[in-house]
Amino acid sequence: MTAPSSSSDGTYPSSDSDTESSTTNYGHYGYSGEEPVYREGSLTWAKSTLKDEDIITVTKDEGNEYTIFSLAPADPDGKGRLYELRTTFATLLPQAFLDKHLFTTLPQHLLPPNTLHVLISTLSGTGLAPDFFDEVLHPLLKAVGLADPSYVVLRTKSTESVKEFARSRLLAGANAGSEQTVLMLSGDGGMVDTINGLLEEESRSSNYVPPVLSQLPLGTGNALFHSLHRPSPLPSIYIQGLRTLLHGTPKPLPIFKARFSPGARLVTDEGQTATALSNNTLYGAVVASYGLHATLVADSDTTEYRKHGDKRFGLVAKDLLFPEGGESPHAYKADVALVKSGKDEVVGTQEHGYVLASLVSNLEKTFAISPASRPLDGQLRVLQFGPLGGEKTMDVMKGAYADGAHVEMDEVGYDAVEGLRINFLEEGTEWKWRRCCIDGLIVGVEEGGWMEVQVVPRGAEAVLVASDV
Ligand SMILES: Nc1ncnc2c1ncn2[C@@H]1O[C@H](COP(=O)(O)OP(=O)(O)OP(=O)(O)O)[C@@H](O)[C@H]1O
Repeated sequence: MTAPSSSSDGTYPSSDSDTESSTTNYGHYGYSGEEPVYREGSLTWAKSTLKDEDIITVTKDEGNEYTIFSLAPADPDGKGRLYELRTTFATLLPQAFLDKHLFTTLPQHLLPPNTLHVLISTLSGTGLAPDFFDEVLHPLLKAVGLADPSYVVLRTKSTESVKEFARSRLLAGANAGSEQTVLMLSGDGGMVDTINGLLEEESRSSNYVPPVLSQLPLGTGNALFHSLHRPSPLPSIYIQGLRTLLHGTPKPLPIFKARFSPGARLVTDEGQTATALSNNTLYGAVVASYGLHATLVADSDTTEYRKHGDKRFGLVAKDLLFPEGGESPHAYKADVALVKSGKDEVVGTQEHGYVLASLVSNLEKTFAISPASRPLDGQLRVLQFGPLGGEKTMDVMKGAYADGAHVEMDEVGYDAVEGLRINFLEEGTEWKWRRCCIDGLIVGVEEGGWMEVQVVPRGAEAVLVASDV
């Protein structure tokens, strides 16, 4: 009998490629007596081991040959390669291993009559999405029966690409009652652009069928993905995303509506471009914020800072919390009200450090800003605190990194709400201290302007999201 096959000495060969990813083919196992053993979550044969946590799936071809698709174990230092597809061939595998990993059938939303799109956000995160498609997703789709003609690939060319796709092709299909699924190789930005493209014209027909989005987390923060998969026992977000793609179930994605005063503008292009918002409205699925968080996201969204991945937030935070000359961080001036049981509950100060309404638990994998939030619970929660000074603000942030311990701190307000209203009191024509963040998008508000956030009622969601819960 033959078992899995790998390189001749049975160990993982190292690649001499200097790119961050590559595909490694392990060839064939050819010797008898090499039957693999599956014990305590590891498949072991000869000198090689494959851990459950590194396996995407196992396919079986017509000749009864198995192919194990895995990613190379995550680099513990977080340096070097982030992913590397490995294929291992076998003719005999332990039943317990097959019970756990054998691919049987595609979920309904990846089968006809669904129209299938693959959206590659070329500049998301540190720019890995195109390579991830070529080296990991493309071969995997083929192996599970989705050959090239089964789907249409869209590669973004500008900041407008995702929105244009959503407001034209995707919306037309949804309004015509077509079932559509989009594999999103993007971060939160791709998701929020899709939602806004679908909703901005408010032209949903009575036949509207919400498209299904299945996210492969290739952005910087990937807040939505981490929150949907919290807690995930898998070390690799790529394995997690691929398994959800193959086995997940579509569920309505809760969203909020943020309305702004008429002078508000979407600020893009490192602050160089200001565009009016359609109906003065943006939709989001993650956060609406004002204060430190919004300023941090805005100031770190430059080509230069993006090279640092999620470290970019920390780099800018230092400058904002400990300004040159030893000054205190900015105190953001606004009237803030939380909407509870239909009534406004005014926050008793007009100076703020941080005001953030969230539909999700995590803004990054380990940054649990709203620890009470559960995947897809649809509950908006507001976290807010005053201008605490650099050191104290750092303590609060550290609490968020310590599983959300910050919500127990006396200085921090944390409430389940129906909505949030902010009337900006900052003076001056520049909107530097009147910027808001909606899922990573930045909105500058005019002097005397306002923002109002409320949850979109259940049943009116724009999209479904593939989920493993
Ligand atoms: N080819 C392109 N040219 C210009 N802008 C692009 C291009 N492709 C993508 N973008 C923009 O880059 C941004 C990437 O957003 P995305 O959310 O996918 O990644 P991210 O911001 O790194 O991650 P996250 O939002 O999870 O922190 C989006 O605003 C998108 O419109």
